[in-house]
Amino acid sequence: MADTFSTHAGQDPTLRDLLAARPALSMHAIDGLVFEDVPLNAVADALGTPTWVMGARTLRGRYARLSGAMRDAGLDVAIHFAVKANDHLAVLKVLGAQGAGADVVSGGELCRAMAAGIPACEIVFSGVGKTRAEMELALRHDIARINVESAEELELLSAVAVACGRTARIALRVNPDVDAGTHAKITTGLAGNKFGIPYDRAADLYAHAAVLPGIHPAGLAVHIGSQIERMQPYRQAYARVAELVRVIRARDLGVEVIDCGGGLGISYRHETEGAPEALANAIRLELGDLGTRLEIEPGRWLAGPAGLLLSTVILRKRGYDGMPPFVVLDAAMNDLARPSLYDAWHGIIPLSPRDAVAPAEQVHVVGPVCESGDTFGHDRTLPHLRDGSRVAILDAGAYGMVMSSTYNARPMAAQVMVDGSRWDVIRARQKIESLWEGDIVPNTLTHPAGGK
Ligand SMILES: Cc1ncc(COP(=O)(O)O)c(C=O)c1O
Ligand SMILES: N[C@@H](CCCC[NH3+])C(=O)O
Repeated sequence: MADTFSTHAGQDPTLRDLLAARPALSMHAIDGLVFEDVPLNAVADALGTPTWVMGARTLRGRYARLSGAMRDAGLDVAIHFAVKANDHLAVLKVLGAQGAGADVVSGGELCRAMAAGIPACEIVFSGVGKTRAEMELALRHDIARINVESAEELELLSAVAVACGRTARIALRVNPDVDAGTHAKITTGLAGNKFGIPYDRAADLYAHAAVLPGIHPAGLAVHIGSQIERMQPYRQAYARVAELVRVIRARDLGVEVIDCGGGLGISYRHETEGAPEALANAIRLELGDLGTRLEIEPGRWLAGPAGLLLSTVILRKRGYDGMPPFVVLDAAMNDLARPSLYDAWHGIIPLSPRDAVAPAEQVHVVGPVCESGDTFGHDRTLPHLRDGSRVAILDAGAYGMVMSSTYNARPMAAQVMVDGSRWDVIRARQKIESLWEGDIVPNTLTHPAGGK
């Protein structure tokens, strides 16, 4: 694993390196940092910070590169965007218009995908713990498929399908026991992980599925983890799936579809971005001659580099003598949780051209939340930032806003979508009063016994 998740190892890429690797971003002498064709200071002037920004043109470009790579490899691969990475309707609309279907992991995501206009026949439902209600929802809407992750879930789904008078098209998600070489918290294909069906039991379970009422076994699915940088784990996992297809077919059972999962990594720091061409090649080599429909479910690769988080320095705080100062931002772990959850490294770039050329210094970049883990970077080498300086925290389009919370009673940040030179607010900043809108104070507390 490279150093995505380490805030300590190696030298930070320079501002110039960060910009060179991100064609959608550029630094202009007057406008400062520009995303697509929108000066980010204009967004921050209008809405304040913290504010999320998604780039529609960038999303389209990434989708086109991914689908082009599959086509160029001679593959007809359906792309189902992993909605968990970014579930905003505008993001789903942009990708849906390019032809993306959806991979969902809850009834909520299923409804979001449909609300964004993604047809049910392009939606696949994955996840280790679907409730009866979620199964019913999926069956009633006749979605493309449910990926089943255990024998227990298969029995439950059969009962629910029979009760609804429907047939569930399913794939069995196998756990191939392959190390994806990623962070322990986001690896999903190892024997000890909760995901998927143990490989050795999958063929028998497939045969069982074929005789269960209300179930049509349509194929197999595999997803070994997220932020995967090397192709070798994919090759290993796909080779195991191909072997399973042969075993199942030898039992005279049909396998119509293989869901190859997501997981392709991006470059946050020094990593080499996962190349769609290499993934296409891995799929072609291992699964290309089985005559099945092929699908992938990327999230991070499509959305990650298409988003960023704008923030302002509240103040600089001097630390102990001889230690770096703290740069306290108005964004925090409740907005972007990845650094505190996984020690993830995100590039930080000043918005102002003047700040961008200030002398470099070592700082700790932190948020105002009451946790020492509320840190965007330890010992970061950044141009000197002043009180009131604005920054963009990069590559935050996947697993960013979707993972935010209102911890410390911090309202959810505003969201904007840029598209070339135009920009629109796609979610207003949450109003403070709405933080307690759902709270119900029992009457007895409002009118204590004996009171009025
Ligand atoms: C079943 C499944 N599919 C797709 C994804 C998307 O992963 P990524 O965003 O790494 O492409 C995930 C998340 O790891 C997942 O659990
Ligand atoms: N939330 C993780 C990715 C989880 C992938 C979902 N299975 C991250 O930010 O890196």
